[in-house]
Amino acid sequence: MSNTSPSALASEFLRVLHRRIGPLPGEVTAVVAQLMQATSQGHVCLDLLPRDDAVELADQLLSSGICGRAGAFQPLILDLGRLYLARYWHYESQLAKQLGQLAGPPTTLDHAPARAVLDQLFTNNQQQPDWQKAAAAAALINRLTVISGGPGTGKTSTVVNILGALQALHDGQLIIQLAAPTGKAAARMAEAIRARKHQLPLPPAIIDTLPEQAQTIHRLLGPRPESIYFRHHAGNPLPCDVLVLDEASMIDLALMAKLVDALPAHSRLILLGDKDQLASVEAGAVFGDLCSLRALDQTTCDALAALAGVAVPPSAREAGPIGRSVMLLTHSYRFDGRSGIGELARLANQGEAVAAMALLQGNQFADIRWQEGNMAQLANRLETRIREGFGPFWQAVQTGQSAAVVMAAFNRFRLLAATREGEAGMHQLNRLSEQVLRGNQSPGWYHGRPVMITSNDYNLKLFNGDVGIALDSPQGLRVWFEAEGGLRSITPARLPPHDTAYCMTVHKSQGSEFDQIALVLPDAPLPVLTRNLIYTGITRAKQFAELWGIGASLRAAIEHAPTRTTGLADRLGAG
Ligand SMILES: Nc1ncnc2c1ncn2[C@@H]1O[C@H](COP(=O)(O)OP(=O)(O)OP(=O)(O)O)[C@@H](O)[C@H]1O
Repeated sequence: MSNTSPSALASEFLRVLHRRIGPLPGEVTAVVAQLMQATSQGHVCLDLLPRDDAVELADQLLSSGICGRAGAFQPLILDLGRLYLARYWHYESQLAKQLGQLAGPPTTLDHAPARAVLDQLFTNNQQQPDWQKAAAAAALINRLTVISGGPGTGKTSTVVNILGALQALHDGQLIIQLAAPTGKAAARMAEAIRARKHQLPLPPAIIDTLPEQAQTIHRLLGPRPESIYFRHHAGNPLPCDVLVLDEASMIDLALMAKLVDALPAHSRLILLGDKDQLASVEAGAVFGDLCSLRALDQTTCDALAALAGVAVPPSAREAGPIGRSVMLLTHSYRFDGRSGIGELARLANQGEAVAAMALLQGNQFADIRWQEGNMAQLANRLETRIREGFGPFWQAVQTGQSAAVVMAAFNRFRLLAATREGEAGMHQLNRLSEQVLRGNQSPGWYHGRPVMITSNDYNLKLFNGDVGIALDSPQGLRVWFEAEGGLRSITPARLPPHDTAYCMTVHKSQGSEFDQIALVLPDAPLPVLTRNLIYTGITRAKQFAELWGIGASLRAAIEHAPTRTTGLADRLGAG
């Protein structure tokens, strides 16, 4: 979202319209301001249907000279009872059309070898039904596959098997591209695939064709300087037979539309993500919208049974082409029944605020902890926790360990905040961490300073969300970043915009995991405190998750589950 406030954007937009066509009726001006406000909060459009004055308002909009029906060349579009900025209407309708085509008729598949390779790859799943194998079968049958699952449900393992199966069935000839919204998420996916592919029971010649690199979506599409357009689009499609997108819940409408537009007509698309995580920062909720359509019909269940030998039940509701492409993985291999993190995440996700609170206060799990109090009450304890949590990292920094050792130590613990500003915000917690670790030494650059990049720099190949650590060297301070297959360093002066990174917002933590996290909640129940934020924060921890704050804030957050207004599910459901 832009840094300009929604009201400033709305006034600017209205001023331009006013200059173009003269004064607008008061109702139209008011609804445009509401639309601007809504899009700044991540909604794609404004739903007019529930309003009492929906019919009159639609008439006023359509006769105002600034709003047209679907496809009109106007700044605003009224379609399916929703009001859109033309740009978003265009992205949404184009994406719906192209996803509809992707989800169209199944591919031609030679069943016997497909069955054989699936049996070879999925041998040891104890879960019944084996949704991983069913998801893989769906990915062999369809060109669009959407796989959603929480942490440790086997999304990555399943996709490696899928890629192995596809290459085995195509003699290793497929061009596979791997991408993710952030550099960190791309690096994690590539690392997981590198680690797993050699364990596949497939001939080495096939395994060798599985990719070892993943890139950010921006880099895949080929950014053009000073332009919102990319090098790859429908007129210049990506060289790609299979595209796998990880952390797909973070991808906003505009970027997803551009990405799908750049796919060649024959290509497969596999989206991986966790539908319960926070939606994208920019407008849209594409992954969530797709998952909301999930429904398997009898024909699909029969096809999955025939191909994978997996008996999955048909859904009670009617299944459309998209719904048949959505597979949910529900069993976490990381967080089993004995895991407090898994249980807390489940309760938060289901909106069970009271039970989640009781679980945290009950101390029955060693991997979750609740630190109750307002910021003033928590200050001393938080300082102790910071000293302890970053202890191994700071020790590694001060004893002059290598960048790799320091980086690994840093990834063991992270503070998470709901907001950037405020007493429990990211900046304040970073200041506190620096004070705890360094005393009153002057701020700025220093040996051991961790930073997170906040905007993409294509020349330096540094991307929004990349984390680096400054370390002294004979040439002065260098900031070390993880890079494909190793580490690289850059002088601080060359870095694109960045923040100190002892603490990051939950939004920015998506796509990353840490051994331990401490999520600090603000005292006031702000609108950004939502169920998805709590769930996303908790599930960044692999071993230990700790929540700090007042009970009322946590309960309010778990009960607050706002949805985004978009027309995508309706368009796709109707298709
Ligand atoms: N069917 C299975 N049987 C046993 N272990 C499994 C199975 N599937 C996955 N695992 C194990 O569970 C762990 C998590 O799997 P994986 O990394 O594929 O999950 P994920 O959903 O991609 O997780 P995340 O994205 O949160 O890292 C791995 O150690 C993996 O080996």
